[in-house]
Amino acid sequence: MAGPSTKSAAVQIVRPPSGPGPTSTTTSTSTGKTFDQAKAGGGTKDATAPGSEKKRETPQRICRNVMIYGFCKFQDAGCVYYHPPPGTDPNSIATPKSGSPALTNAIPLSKESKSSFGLGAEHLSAPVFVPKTPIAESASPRASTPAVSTGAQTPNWPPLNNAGGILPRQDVSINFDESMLSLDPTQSSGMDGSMYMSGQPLRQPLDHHLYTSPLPHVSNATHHPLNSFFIPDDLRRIIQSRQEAVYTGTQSGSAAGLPTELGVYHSLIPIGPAQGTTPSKVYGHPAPVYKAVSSVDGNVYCLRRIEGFKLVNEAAFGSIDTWRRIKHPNIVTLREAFTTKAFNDNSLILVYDYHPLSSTVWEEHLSPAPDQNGPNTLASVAAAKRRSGMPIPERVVWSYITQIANALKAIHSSNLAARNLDPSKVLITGKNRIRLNGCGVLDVLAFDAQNVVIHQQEDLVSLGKLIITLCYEFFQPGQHPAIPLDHIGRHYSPDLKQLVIYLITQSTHPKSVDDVVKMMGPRILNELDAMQNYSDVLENELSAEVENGRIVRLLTKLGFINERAEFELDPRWSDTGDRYILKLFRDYVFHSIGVDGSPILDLSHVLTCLNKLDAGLDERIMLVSRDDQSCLVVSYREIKHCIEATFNELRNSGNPHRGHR
Ligand SMILES: Nc1ncnc2c1ncn2[C@@H]1O[C@H](COP(=O)(O)OP(=O)(O)OP(=O)(O)O)[C@@H](O)[C@H]1O
Repeated sequence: MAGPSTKSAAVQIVRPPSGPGPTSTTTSTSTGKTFDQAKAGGGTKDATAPGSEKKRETPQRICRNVMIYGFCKFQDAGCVYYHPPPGTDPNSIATPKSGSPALTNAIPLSKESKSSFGLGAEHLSAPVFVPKTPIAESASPRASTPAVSTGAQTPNWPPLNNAGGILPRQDVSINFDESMLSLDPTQSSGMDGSMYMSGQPLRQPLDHHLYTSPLPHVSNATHHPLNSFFIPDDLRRIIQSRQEAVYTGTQSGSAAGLPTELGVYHSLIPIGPAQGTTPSKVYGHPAPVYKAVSSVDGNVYCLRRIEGFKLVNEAAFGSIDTWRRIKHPNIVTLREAFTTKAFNDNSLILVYDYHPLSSTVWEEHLSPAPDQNGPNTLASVAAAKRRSGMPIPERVVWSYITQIANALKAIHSSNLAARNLDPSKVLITGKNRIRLNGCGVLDVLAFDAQNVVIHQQEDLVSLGKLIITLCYEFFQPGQHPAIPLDHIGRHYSPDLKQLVIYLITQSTHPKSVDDVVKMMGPRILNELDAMQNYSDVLENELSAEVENGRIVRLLTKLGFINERAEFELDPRWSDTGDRYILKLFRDYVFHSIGVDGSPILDLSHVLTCLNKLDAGLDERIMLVSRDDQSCLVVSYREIKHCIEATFNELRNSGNPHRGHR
């Protein structure tokens, strides 16, 4: 319910002795008693702890105090002094320096203070301190950049090689990491592994959400480009350009001359070079390719149209079901096939998965010249490569062979044959990542269910010819293989030559793809290595991004709460109670300013704070009101609790029966 009291957060707020500004609250979670109420805007008379008002007025020369780590920090006429809290032997405590870890871990909380997340109400009578000093001294998030930042004062953090490990919880001592408050680009911003380190042993049970990958080891966004926080440029560019390519052109419907709708597909756009009515080298019919959007699932598919095909035997579609069931990483998946007259002729349509910005082995390695009319794909780059006269490296050839053999194994095992193993029907969908394309077309076009075994043998011969084509670019269909084999023997390994000879030579015994796999031997392991390495790289990138969703959820909740104009008829709802803490926290994270008054736009600071908040660390931070009149020392755990409680309040508004989560 809306109300002015900070009912849940265990905070120590030291209020100014008099005058306007936010009033202060000290709430003990152990007792649940509220001595004072935090109210933003000032001017509201607050109920204070009995007797505390009088005591607070005593040290007139010192304005305010902030109690952290069990130290009182005094400022008088611009000088800052430290002294231990009452009852502590001053000699037993070394004078802490700004930013020193000794300060951080110097004095564990007493039992009493631990139970209440900090200091008790009796500390309200402590002298008052004005946090006018720079951040490193005052630890104020809204103070200016620390004036002192020397190597000697840099905390001696544990080695970074442990970064990304488990976040130790810090519930034994107050662990206020001053370096985290530093907004000076020259200082550590805590984006290194230090934010996870407290020199304490690991605790059980483990919190799985704390197993985040190492945060970017950058100190400040002004020194490092923002994109260094995110996935590498190359990878991002590839993914983004693919995503863009998927729907490019489909917004304006089908291209001119193409049907508006074709069954459940619409927005047909031709892909690949303009083909006109030129028959396909492989199919003997014109076989243009379109991308189209399915109105069933909204996805984009690749439609291959075989022009001028009239189905005479329905059994020709028999193998389509088997092809549809084959889901293989090296085969372009066939979704469905049908005939249509929508193009004003008899056409056969086969629907495949669409792989944006893909190319073919022909375009990549064998195309004689760049296709000026084609779209801006890998083909133009490929043609340039080819013109440079570079032979295809052997490892690439083996990679292709391995993947094709893998695809053939799956196809032959399903009692099918590829039948179109041609460089133009081997799709390159990524770096050295290939997929057999156009599968099933010839099963319908040249229906011949009786001779699958023969077609499988032909597949192996086609593979041999494909390898020759890749290794010897002047190979012509029908040419005697002696010269190409000689070329391969001179430029590639004997293993490769042996394999080609096996594939293209006629044999009395039927050949099998299993024999091909055996002949490849350890080369397959190279491919396995490459795939796993790549998978590691991607997984690494994914692990760095995986927590983004948590941060967005957190920001969304804060957005729902911060600056809400009114809730349950209370126009000051978002400025009072727990919401006031969240408001100050928002200021702490986003609205810090530098010495010159310019806004500090330190992404590492924001990410650090939000990650700590999400993890609910016991680490404490000091929140300062906008008029610098009051301070709250509050832990991330308490702030997190405030967010959850307040968000639940919003969710359950007007629905008393709705359960809290
Ligand atoms: N499933 C698919 N996803 C994305 N692009 C594809 C897909 N299938 C084919 N393409 C693209 O369509 C273009 C044309 O492919 P196609 O198989 O027709 O090659 P082609 O060289 O024109 O062969 P053909 O001589 O048989 O017509 C190629 O650039 C290819 O990258």
